[in-house]
Amino acid sequence: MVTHGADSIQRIASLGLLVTVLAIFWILQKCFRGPLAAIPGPWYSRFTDIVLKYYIFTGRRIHYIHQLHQKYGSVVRVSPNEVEVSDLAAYREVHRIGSGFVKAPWYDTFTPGMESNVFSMTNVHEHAARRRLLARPFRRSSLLTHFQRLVTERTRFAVAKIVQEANQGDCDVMKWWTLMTTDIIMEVAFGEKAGLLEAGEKNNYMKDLERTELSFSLQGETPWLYRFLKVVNPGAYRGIDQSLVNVIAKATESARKAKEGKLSPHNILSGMIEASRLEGTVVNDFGLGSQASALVIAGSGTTSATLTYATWVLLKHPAVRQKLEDELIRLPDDFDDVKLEGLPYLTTFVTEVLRVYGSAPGALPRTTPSHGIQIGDYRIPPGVTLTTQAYTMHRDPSIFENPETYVKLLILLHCLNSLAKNFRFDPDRFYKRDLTTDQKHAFTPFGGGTRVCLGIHLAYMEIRHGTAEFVRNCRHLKLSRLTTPESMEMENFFLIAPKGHRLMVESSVKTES
Ligand code: HEM
Repeated sequence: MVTHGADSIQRIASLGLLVTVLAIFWILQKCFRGPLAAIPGPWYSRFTDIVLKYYIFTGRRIHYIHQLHQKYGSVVRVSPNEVEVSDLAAYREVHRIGSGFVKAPWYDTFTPGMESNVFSMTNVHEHAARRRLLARPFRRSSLLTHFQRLVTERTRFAVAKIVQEANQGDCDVMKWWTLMTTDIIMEVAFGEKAGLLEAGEKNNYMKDLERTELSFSLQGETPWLYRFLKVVNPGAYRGIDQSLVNVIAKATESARKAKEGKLSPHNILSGMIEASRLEGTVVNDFGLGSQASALVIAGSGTTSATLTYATWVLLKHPAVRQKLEDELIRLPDDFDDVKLEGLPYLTTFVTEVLRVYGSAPGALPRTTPSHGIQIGDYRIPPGVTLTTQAYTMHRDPSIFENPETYVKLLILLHCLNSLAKNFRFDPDRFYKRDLTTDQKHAFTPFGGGTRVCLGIHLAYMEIRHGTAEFVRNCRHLKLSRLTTPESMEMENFFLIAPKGHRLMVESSVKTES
C-alpha cells in the first residue's frame, strides 16, 4: 500500500518535471530561435515587457527607447512581440498610406468596453468612415471661416490673463495655455462656450475627463494592476467610474442638443450629424458624444504642452525672442492666421518647436501586415508590433544637422547633462530654407499617413496665435526663479509635459509697493 502511494507520488513528480522541462524548452526556443531572435536588444526583452512597462509608468518611455536606439541601432526588440524602428525607409513604410500597417491592438485600450473613436479605431474601414464624417470641419479653409475669430479672441484673452497675473507676482503660463486650448476645442467640438479662461481654473468636466483618461491608460498598459488596485482601493475607483458616467452624460446631452439644433451651427457634433445624414448613415448619441469627448482630450493637452515649451524656449533665448519681436511687432492689430502663416521667422520657430517639443513624440505602435517587412538585415514577420517614435527621428544627426547642438561640447566641458539638454533648440536651421526630402519624411510631430493628426491645422493656428500674442504683449515678462531646467525636463505619458507641470514667469518691471 505504502509502496503504491510512493509510486504515484514519484510518477506525478516525474510528470511535473517533464512538463517543467518542456515549458522551459519551449520558452527558450521561442526566445532564442523565434522569428525575432535575431533582432538586437536588451536580453530581458526576449522574455518580458516588464522593463518597458517600468519606463512607461515612470514617464520615461521616449528616453529609454532613444537610448536603446543609440546602443543597439535602428531596429531594437523591446519586448517579446514588439520592435522599435528608427530606420528612415522603414519609418516611411510603416506610416505610408496603403502599406498595410494598422494601429496595434494597444489602441483598443483607450476605450475599454466602449465604442471606439477616430483615434482608437483599429479597423481600417471603420476608421475611414469615421474620418470622413469629421474631415470637413477640420479643413484649414473651414477653420479659417468658422473658428479663426474664436482662436484670436481666446489667445488674446489668455495673454491678457497672463499679463494681469504676472504683474501681481508669479504666473503659471502652462495653466493659462491649458485653459485656453480646452476652451477652444470644447467650443469647436460641442458648440458651447466653456468659459474656463474666465473662471481661471479647470471645471468639473475637465477633471472628470482627466480621471477617465488616467484610468483608461492604466487599464490599457497593465490590466492586472488596474484590477488589483480596484480590489485594494474600491472607494477611489467608485470616483473614477462616476467620472466616466459624468463625461458620457455631458457628451450625450450635447449630442441630443445638436440634433435638436440647439447648438451654434458650426461644431463637430453638428458637422458629424450633417455628414452622416448626407451619407445615409446614423451615429447614435453615445457615439457622437464619446467622439466629441475624445476630440477634447486630443485637442487640449497636446497643443498646450507644445505652446508651453514654445514660451519657455523663447524666454530662454533672447536672440530668438528678438527676431520674433522684430517680425511680429510690425503686424497690424487685426492680423489673422493667413498673415501669421506667411512670416518666415515665426514659421521656422514653430517648426523647430515641433521638432524638439512636439507633444506626442512617443510610441505609435502598428501591426506588421501579412507580408511582413524587411528592414536592412532583419525580417519582421506578420503580426509583430512595430513601433516608431518621432522623438528619435527628430534627433537623427544624419537627417537634422547637429540635432543636439552643443550637447557633446557641453557634456565634455561641464559634465552637466541637464544643462546640455537645454541647448538643442536652434530655429535658424530652417530659416527661409525648404526641408530636405529626408527631413520632410522624418519630421512627423503630427504622425503620418491615414492616421495623421486630424487637428493639425487647428494646432498650428493656436501655436502661431499664442506665440504671436505672447511676443507682442509680454515683452516685460521673464522666467521666474521657480522655473528651472529640472522643472522643465520632459516627462512622457503618451504626451510630453514639463516635470514641474507648470511654467512660471514674472514681470521684469518692479512695481512700487
Ligand atoms: C501640438 C498639438 C498636437 C500634436 C503634437 C498632435 C499630435 C498627434 C499625433 C502624433 C497623432 C498620431 C497618433 C497616432 O498615430 O497614434 C495625432 C492624432 C490625432 N490628433 Fe493630434 N496633435 C495635436 C493637436 C491636436 C488637436 C488640436 C486636435 C483636435 C481635435 C487633435 C486631434 C487628433 C485626432 C482626432 C487624432 C487621431 C487621428 C486618426 O487616427 O485618424 N490633435 N495627433
